[in-house]
Amino acid sequence: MLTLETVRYEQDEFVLSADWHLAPEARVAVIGPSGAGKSTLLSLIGGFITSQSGRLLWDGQDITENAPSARPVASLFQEGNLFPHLSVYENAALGVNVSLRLSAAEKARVLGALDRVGLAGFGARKPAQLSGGQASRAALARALCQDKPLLLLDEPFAALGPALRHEMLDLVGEIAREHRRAVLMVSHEPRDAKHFADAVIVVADGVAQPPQDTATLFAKPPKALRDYLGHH
Ligand SMILES: Nc1ncnc2c1ncn2[C@@H]1O[C@H](COP(=O)(O)OP(=O)(O)OP(=O)(O)O)[C@@H](O)[C@H]1O
Repeated sequence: MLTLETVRYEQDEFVLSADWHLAPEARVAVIGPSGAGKSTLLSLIGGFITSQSGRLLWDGQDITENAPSARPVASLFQEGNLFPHLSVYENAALGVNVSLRLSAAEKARVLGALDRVGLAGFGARKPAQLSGGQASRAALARALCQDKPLLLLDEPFAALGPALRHEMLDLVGEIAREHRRAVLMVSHEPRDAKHFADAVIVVADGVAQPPQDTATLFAKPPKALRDYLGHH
């Protein structure tokens, strides 16, 4: 379980604070106005930036100073970050071992992940030979190969149309359930948040609020959320 304990991050005028924990295996959407700090929150958890004060804990263990690779976290960004010169198989295999020297069991894990995301038989292709949806699936396969209990998604499917995006969110949800992983997903689409998440973190006015039950929150939105929804 992830805990953010009186975390406060500042850069120039920008402030973001957070003080809450995620339930195990939670599926949480992160929503809020542009520039409010949604990506910053994920970067803090992923270890790409460090807060000035507070602590991050995983199952009670302090991970505040851990490098990204030493955190229980796999990240998936909008661009998917596929390497164009590597095959789909190699891109996914990077999630297991960046040296790409894999044991037989690890190779089987990569093929299993490609199969699970619907890319069996696509391993030899280069990213340029994939559709947008297939590229998203390849990036998801890599995140799956990382075998970490918390998956951070920063609008990974924003470039896809609504139908494909829903399909990918459903796939992420199914995979998260099968592998008992928690998911934290930044979304600009309140509909996606409702579709996907059992809890929502509203980021606004310098605060990442504690996760709140999705249905309850949308039934009676607080002001920060009403303001945000007013623009959608
Ligand atoms: N690399 C950076 N260097 C300096 N400031 C940054 C950088 N990235 C973001 N910021 C600033 O940090 C603040 C939070 O940005 P962040 O990207 O976390 O917001 P966001 O809620 O994810 O926004 P959006 O919905 O537009 O993606 C903003 O004021 C932004 O201008």
